[in-house]
Amino acid sequence: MHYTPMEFPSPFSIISSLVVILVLIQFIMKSKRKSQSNLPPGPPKMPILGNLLQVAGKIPHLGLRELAQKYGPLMHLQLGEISAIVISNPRVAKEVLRTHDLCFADRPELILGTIILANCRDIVLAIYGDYWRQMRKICTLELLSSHKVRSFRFIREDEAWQLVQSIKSSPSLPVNISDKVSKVANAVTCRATIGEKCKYQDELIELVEEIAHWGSGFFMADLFRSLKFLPQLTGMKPALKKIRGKLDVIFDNIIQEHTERLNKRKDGTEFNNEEEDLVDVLLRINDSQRLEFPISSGDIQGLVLDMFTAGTDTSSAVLEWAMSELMKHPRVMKKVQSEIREVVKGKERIEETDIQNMSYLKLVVKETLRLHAPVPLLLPRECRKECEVDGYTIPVGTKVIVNAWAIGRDPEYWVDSESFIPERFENSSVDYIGANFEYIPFGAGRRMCAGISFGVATVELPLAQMLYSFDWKLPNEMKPEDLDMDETNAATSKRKNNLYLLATEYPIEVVN
Ligand code: HEM
Repeated sequence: MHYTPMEFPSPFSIISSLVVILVLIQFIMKSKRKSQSNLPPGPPKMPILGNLLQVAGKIPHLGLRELAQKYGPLMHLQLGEISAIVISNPRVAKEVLRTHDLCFADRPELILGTIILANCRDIVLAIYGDYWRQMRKICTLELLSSHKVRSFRFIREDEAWQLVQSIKSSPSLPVNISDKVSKVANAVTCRATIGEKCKYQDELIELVEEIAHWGSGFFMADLFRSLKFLPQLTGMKPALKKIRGKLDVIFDNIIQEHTERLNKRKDGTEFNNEEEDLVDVLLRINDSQRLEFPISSGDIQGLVLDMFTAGTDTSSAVLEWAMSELMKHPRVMKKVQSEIREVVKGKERIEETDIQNMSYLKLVVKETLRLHAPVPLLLPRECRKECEVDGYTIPVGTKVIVNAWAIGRDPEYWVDSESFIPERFENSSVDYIGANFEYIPFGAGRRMCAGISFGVATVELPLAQMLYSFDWKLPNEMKPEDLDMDETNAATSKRKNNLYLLATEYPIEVVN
């Protein structure tokens, strides 16, 4: 779950807010007359609302693909006061995310960021500049480096094993896979970020869910920023302030506990570096006084929230879709299970190092990410320097939406683009690291995902362990083709209906 996914408002909320907005028609009209001369094409715009009604109530990435089929891969939309461009093919995505990456390296400011993150003092929503650069560097070198991600291996192995135990605990009953995988992703993130004895996990996850709700960027208060009274009037500001108050109390405790640990370590006690969680790392770096901008407790709060919002729903969405696709494709299920069972033969528990020998499993994950990009519209960028894209002039302040979901299914770039075929990645150099613009589930350029290794590791091991330890069937004699693949109209692209499956334990002959 990321802060700034797109979730368009319902027609009801648009109409109720319209009453307030109409009072200020003149004011808004005046504020929206900029250089619109060479903007990309787009659907006709209504006064005040622009294109809001054309996208309202639809699943955003689906609705935007439909519009793009009519208006082109670079399209202009007016969403209330927000002027936005939508990119829907790999060629234009490359122009925006590589050629002009620096022009589009900002994020649009959200009311959520100003209240919850004390003016976007995090990474995900931070404006492009020295502070973001410092925090991103800390992420790359310390928090989410391959070495650090590997050091959390024991957490993933433990949580994957607990998942198996919890599935075994209710034999013959359908297992709510959606729920199970969400718990695994939450627990892995919580333990890696705040530590082993994370007593705040449930409360924190609840608050993060509330934050994700307010972070869509498509509330009236975010769409009509010139109406300064809207955040208060719509209840957004009081709600966010309440969340902030609760977070402050939790984080005061977390930071106090971690500071005590740091002090013990400085006193020369037994503390072991490999057991450092991310808050420990941040305090240690800050303590070393090497930073241009010292990290405040508010900054730690912002970073930890980023890890939760960015790392939990995304990973669990991939797990949920991978299991769904495998249930719909018994041939692929059989092939991937055979590979895993061959590699792990004689052991009960999969170790993370085994995953390196599971090349087909990796293709399954890649294909799932192609068809079900968990953040289908990436995170919005904002133009910080006027520039030309595909012959059109994009003014400063324009919001940029990249439809990574539509790009991953573009029939001009993908053969049989809507089908689940992991083999398409066999002997192919196409990867998700931001170099192939037909495949960008983690984005690309300066603002691309900072947690790819963490995210992929959180998916691969639990998936392999579930496929190894159990054989799976759809409940109620359901046929593979009858399993629905409906999506929620929510932050991350998840299943609308929870995935329920029947598990049969796979007999493992353990070799000592
Ligand atoms: C399968 C899992 C994940 C997916 C699909 C995913 C996807 C994304 C996407 C699409 C973006 C926006 C990229 C852009 O604007 O070009 C992003 C940003 C980000 N992600 Fe992830 N993510 C995942 C897991 C994680 C995890 C586990 C973490 C950390 C623990 C993380 C941390 C971040 C951060 C910090 C950013 C903001 C980067 C910036 O603005 O500089 N992500 N992610």
